Amino acid sequence: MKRIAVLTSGGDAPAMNAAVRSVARSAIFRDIEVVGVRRGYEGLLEGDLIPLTKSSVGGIIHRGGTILRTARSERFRRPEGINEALQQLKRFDIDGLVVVGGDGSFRGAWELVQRGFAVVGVPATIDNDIAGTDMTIGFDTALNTVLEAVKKIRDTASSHDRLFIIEVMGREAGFLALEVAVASGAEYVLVPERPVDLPRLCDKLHYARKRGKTHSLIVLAEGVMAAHELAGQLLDTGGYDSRITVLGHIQRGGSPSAFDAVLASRMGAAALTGLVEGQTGVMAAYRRGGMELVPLSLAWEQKKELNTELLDLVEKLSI
Ligand SMILES: Nc1ncnc2c1ncn2[C@@H]1O[C@H](COP(=O)(O)OP(=O)(O)OP(=O)(O)O)[C@@H](O)[C@H]1O
Ligand SMILES: O=P(O)(O)OC[C@H]1O[C@](O)(CO)[C@@H](O)[C@@H]1O
Ligand SMILES: [Mg+2]
Repeated sequence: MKRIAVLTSGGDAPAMNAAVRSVARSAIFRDIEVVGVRRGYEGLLEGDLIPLTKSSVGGIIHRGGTILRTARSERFRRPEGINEALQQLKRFDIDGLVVVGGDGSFRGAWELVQRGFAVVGVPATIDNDIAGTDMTIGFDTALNTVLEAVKKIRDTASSHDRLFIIEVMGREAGFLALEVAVASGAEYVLVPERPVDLPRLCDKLHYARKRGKTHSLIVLAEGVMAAHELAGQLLDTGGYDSRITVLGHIQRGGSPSAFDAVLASRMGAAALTGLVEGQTGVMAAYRRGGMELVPLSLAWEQKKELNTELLDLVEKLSI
């Protein structure tokens, strides 16, 4: 391989920059040229490519967001778009591509793989919703960001004896919600992987109040319903008045945690090694503390299971 490209796609995630740096420096270490594609598949379609050098990826490991920028590209979803992207890769003499992104980005990557182009993925999303890897880049940082917010909400909730609903991101998955519920000592967590039992939730709130609990936190994964809907249902079903906080995009920003910066550095290097050694259609995965290359297709063929032990723990520890 003489020249490879790297792009970031889908929602940005903390430590995407650390991954880009790792891919670029690992390539340069092997005397392979590297270019960065700006704005994901959209930039690829437009031929928006920039050379990456040892120094141009310097000073970025600690920065949030992605210096390459990112996008969700509608054009790339269509066969004409994918063929146009292949033409661009050819035009710029690219021999292989590293895609840093989430499950959607990997589906897109698979379209290129099926047409004979070499692609290796680096799983990066705050949702942690990719099967095959225990962790995705950005999840740990987002978890800590959310935890900081929840701790602050607890201060005001306890001062005012209030019930709070905190809506966190995660799309159709409850990983972020569940882990933050455990870490913050929240009383309740609602995740898309479990059906909502509103009467039971109201019962629990009732008995908690009877036991003298004056404030409560409900962590709500966005994939269940919107916080204002839950607030309405709690009022209608149990007469409970609540305050809501929707944390929103603050969850995606910020400097990566040490864990994420290390994970991204390892994954970027593993992806580059895989690509150089002729691997394609795989992603760098973190499994039981080690790096492995696993099929990209796991991202959409398998559903990543939520740790039910953690669900039980929230229940047990919030007595
Ligand atoms: N089935 C598909 N075929 C071709 N391209 C796809 C497909 N699914 C997604 N993509 C491309 O990947 C881009 C990113 O996908 P998506 O918006 O789902 O984000 P993601 O990579 O899953 O990241 P995150 O969920 O963390 O935001 C899409 O905008 C689209 O360009
Ligand atoms: O930034 P956008 O396009 O509104 O996307 C928000 C979505 O992206 C994520 O932040 C990452 O996938 C989800 O948790 C959230 O639902
Ligand atoms: Mg996704």
